[in-house]
Amino acid sequence: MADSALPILTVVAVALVDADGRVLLAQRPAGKAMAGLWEFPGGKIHPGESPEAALIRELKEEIDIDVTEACLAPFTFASHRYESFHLLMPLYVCRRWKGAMRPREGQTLAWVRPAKLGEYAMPPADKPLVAMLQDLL
Ligand SMILES: Nc1nc2c([nH]c(=O)n2[C@@H]2O[C@H](COP(=O)(O)OP(=O)(O)OP(=O)(O)O)[C@@H](O)[C@H]2O)c(=O)[nH]1
Ligand SMILES: [Mg+2]
Repeated sequence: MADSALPILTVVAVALVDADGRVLLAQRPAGKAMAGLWEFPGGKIHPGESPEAALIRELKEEIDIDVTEACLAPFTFASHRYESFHLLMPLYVCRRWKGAMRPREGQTLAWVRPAKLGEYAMPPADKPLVAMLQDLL
């Protein structure tokens, strides 16, 4: 079967970077696909939503922070074939947000130095993103 037979799933994600240059990773909770793996916060775009609006909504839903579109800098993207879909995942970088961050979906959060990102098990789609972030930061 040709790769093109797979549906494309667009997921928006963000590397939140704190004042010390550390990156936020969230560990997917038990019960979700790829539970236990560390990922960038984000999620699927709903019909009619812009990528930025989807990310702003997901950040509120998942970690209770408020982000504005102006603070979302497009950085790179992942394109990865999973078994049942092809993931297309724009990755933004964001250094400014408002509100007290807290996990709202049972995730564990970790602030990770770029050099240590490799120590966290991440979905296969994320591997190239880590190298690019390490170059940036
Ligand atoms: N958020 C996020 N999703 C990722 C990353 N890498 C990666 O392969 N994915 C995949 O993207 C897909 C959708 O992400 P998601 O589960 O966060 O979607 P969501 O927040 O809308 O969750 P929901 O479906 O439970 O409502 C999953 O199959 C997930 O494994 C990543 O770094 N961050
Ligand atoms: Mg999500």
